[in-house]
Amino acid sequence: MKVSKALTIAGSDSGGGAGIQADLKTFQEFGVYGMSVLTAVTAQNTTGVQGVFPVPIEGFEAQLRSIGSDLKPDAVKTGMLFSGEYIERTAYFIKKFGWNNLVVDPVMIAKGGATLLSEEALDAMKTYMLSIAKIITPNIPEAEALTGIIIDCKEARAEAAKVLFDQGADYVVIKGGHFGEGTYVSDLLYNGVEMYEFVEKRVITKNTHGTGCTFSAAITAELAYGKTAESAIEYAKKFIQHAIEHGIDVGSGHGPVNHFVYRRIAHEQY
Ligand SMILES: Nc1ncnc2c1ncn2[C@@H]1O[C@H](COP(=O)(O)OP(=O)(O)OP(=O)(O)O)[C@@H](O)[C@H]1O
Ligand SMILES: Cc1ncc(CO)c(N)n1
Repeated sequence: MKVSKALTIAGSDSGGGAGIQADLKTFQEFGVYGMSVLTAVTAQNTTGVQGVFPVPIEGFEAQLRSIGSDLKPDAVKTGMLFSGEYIERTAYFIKKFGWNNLVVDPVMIAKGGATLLSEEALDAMKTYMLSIAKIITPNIPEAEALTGIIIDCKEARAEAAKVLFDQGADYVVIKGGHFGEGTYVSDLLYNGVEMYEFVEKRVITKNTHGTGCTFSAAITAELAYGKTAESAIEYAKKFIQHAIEHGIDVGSGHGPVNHFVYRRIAHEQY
C-alpha cells in the first residue's frame, strides 16, 4: 500500500504533548506515515521543562543519513533545533537529499519559559533555515526575535511577515496565540503578494501545551498529501481549533491539546 510520508526533525517531549510526540501523533491522525530525527531529549511534563539533553551531533547526523538513504519524505518539518550547529547540519542534509516541502517552526522558548534554542542560534536560523523553508510558522515572540520588529499591533505583524518573506520563506504564517486576550485568535499568512487572516474563536483553557507543534505538524501532513500551502494552512487552523477545544485534562499544569480529536468526537457519537 502506498502512503504519504512526513518527517519531523525536533526534540522529544517526555510528557507527550509537544515536540516529536505531538508531531507523530498528528501525522498518525492525518493518515500520514511519520518518521522522526531527534535533536534533543527534554525532561518535560505539563508543569514545565525539567531538563534538556542534546543528542550527540554524530547521532543526530546518523539519523538524517538513515532517512535520506532509504526513505523519501513527501514533506518535512523542523521544530526544536537546539543550537546553531544542529541548524547548519539540518539545512545541509535537507538540501543534500532534496527535501523541498519544508515547514520550519522556529521553536525558541517553551510556554513555561525554558530555552529550547540557544541565543547564538538566531543568526543560523535566519541564514540557513529561512532560505530553504516553504512555510515558516513563528509565534509573535519568535517573529520579533527573527525580525527585530516589536509586534504590538496588526500593522507591525504584517511588516514582520514581509521581512521574513524577504529573508527567503515562500509562505510566512505569524500565529496570533500570544496576541493579547481578545475574543478571537487570528493567524496571518503572507505569500509575497497577499495577506490572509485565519480567524477562530479564542478558547479559554489551560490545556494549550503543544499548540504550535501540532499546528505545524498538521500543515506538514497536508503538504505530504500534495495540498497547496494555502489549503494546508486553512485545514490545519481548523484542526488546531478542534484540538484546543477538546484539550486533554492530564497532569497538574498545562495539559496537551487533543491530537486524536476527530476520532474522539466520532466515539462520542456512539
Ligand atoms: N486559546 C486559543 N484558542 C484558539 N486558538 C489558539 C489559542 N492559542 C493558540 N491558538 C492557535 O494555536 C496555534 C498555535 O499558536 P501559538 O501562538 O500558541 O503557537 P506557539 O506559541 O508556537 O505554541 P507553543 O507554545 O506550543 O510553541 C495558532 O493557530 C493559534 O492561533
Ligand atoms: C521538545 C519541545 N519542542 C517544542 C516545544 C514547543 O512548545 C516544547 N515545549 N518541547
